[in-house]
Amino acid sequence: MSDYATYGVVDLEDKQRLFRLIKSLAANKALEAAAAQQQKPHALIDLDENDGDLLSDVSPALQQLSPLSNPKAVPVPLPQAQAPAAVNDDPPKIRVVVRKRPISKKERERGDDDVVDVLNKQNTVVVNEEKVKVDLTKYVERHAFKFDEALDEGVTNEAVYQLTVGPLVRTLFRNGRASCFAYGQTGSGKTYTMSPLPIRASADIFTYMAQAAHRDLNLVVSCFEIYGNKVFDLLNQRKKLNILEDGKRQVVVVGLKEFVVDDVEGVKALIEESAKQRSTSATSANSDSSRSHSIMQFALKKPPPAPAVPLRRGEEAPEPRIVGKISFIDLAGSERGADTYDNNRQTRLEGAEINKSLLALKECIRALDSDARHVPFRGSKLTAVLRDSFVGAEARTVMIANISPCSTSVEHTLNTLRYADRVKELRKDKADRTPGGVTPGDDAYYAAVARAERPEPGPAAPAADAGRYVSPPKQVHQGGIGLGGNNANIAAGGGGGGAGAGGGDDAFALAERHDELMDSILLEEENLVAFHRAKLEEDMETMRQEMALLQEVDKPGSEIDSYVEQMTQLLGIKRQGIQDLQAKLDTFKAKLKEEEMLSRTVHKIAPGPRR
Ligand SMILES: Nc1ncnc2c1ncn2[C@@H]1O[C@H](COP(=O)(O)OP(=O)(O)OP(=O)(O)O)[C@@H](O)[C@H]1O
Repeated sequence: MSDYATYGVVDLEDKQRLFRLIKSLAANKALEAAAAQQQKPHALIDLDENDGDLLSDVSPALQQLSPLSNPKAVPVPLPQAQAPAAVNDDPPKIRVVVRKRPISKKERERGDDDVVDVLNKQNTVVVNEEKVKVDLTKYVERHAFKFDEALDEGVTNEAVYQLTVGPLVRTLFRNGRASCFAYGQTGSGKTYTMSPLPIRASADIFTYMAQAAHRDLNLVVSCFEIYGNKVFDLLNQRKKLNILEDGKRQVVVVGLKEFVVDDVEGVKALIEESAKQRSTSATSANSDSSRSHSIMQFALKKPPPAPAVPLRRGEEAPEPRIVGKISFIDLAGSERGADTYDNNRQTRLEGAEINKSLLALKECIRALDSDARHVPFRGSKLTAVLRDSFVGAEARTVMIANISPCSTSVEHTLNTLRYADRVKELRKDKADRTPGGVTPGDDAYYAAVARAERPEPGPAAPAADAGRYVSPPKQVHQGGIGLGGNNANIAAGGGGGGAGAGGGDDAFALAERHDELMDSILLEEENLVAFHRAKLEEDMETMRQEMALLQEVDKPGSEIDSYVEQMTQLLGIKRQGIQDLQAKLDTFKAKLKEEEMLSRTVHKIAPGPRR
């Protein structure tokens, strides 16, 4: 007896998509045979009662496509965007959303395949990684990841807003702090996703601000970029800015230009200006936007009440109070963090900084998620400037992981999904994942996490995957992919193999040393420049004293002994200054040299960057 379940597929892309899903779930020859029919204009897939288990595996995937009574008549639509989420009064602390971009015509023409399936209803992303066995037969390894939302290429920017930032806007009016990050490799759609969000959010913000309770608030907009470990104002001709901690241990970006904006058009104009500043730069060295993090901030500020009595001279007017704040962060291309062994030193340093900031960001979000008392925001400049977004009961974070559908990007896509997965994994099984028996939130915990994330020295791994987090080998043909399962089981990956060919403890130690050096160089670079600046100010003071001395010595009856003595002192100060600066410069140069040598040595044998 046959009890048929029939699905109609007319559009070729839909059909290929369906077959890939079915193929990836099938343990049954009949379905494999049906899949082979995909050359036909439409396909009927017959499932009978003997396919009981299979059907239960396949049906969630099939539910993505509407069953048709007459399959030949109507094309089956692609899965649509989910309905916008209702405004949630208390959005979750962390929300991790994945968005797949469409494959472009150009990518199709060059033979690239779409290897990513989004199962909207299960909020699951399935990456079909093509692999080749030792005997050269091809097979597909599948990786499934479940997130708070998985958005396919059909999802609009408006739907993305409703599922991410939209629910956070209301919280800004009750002292909320929010941040929304776009993470992903270059070209995965971060800017496409991120740039409409502030505009759309501002429309909602202005609607709230029109209400009587909020009429006294101002929307204040600023925008800056973190490039390497320097901060530049994107709304003030890319002026370099300094970061300082004020008396209340608040991190402030000194001199950042802020604009009070009255309407959405004003916000749009500032976004356009910042995008222009980001793409045109003073030096060609920093023209690549994918190597920098751009941060747009909205602060809702309440002006202070008018003083009852006029301010006295020298008395400072009270500052406006920040009621709510949201940051939109378009992160540097995640693959740039892997540039730590590039030929060019500048690229290596920038890569190290990007890697460091993305790691620190992940740790901060995890700390926020686990209500840790200690948030390691000092781990990088990026997290330092976003400190006030991470701290406090009202802090909310949305991470949008952008992925490309292309087969040629599969490794980066998997890295992005693993990163996003780890951002939120503590929520699933805090107890199980606590490394080394220490409690989330203390320093030992973070040290343990950092160690746990580092691949252990181990047997040689294939060169291409050396040190990367690769999925553990798994059964791919039997029993489906366990869509409801824990991502960690499927894809989070354990230590991916440690040092590659010729690796082992030595290679691992070298890579550790290289990491340390990179950290120290990034820090020392800032110290060196600050020291130089301070010395220059000292020199100018010495010069002023010298000039005064010269004027004095030219006067009739001046005492030459006093001139000689003071001049000797001044020369001593100058000499000491030069020696100190030279010593710092030599130490720094030695580190650069050591790093240069290490990067060449480690290049082939050591693990890649930590993720
Ligand atoms: N969801 C989408 N729908 C349609 N086109 C998209 C989508 N996402 C991205 N694109 C297109 O893909 C291309 C790359 O996107 P985008 O520039 O946003 O990537 P990116 O991750 O910001 O890259 P980079 O880090 O280099 O700045 C652009 O042409 C963009 O228009």
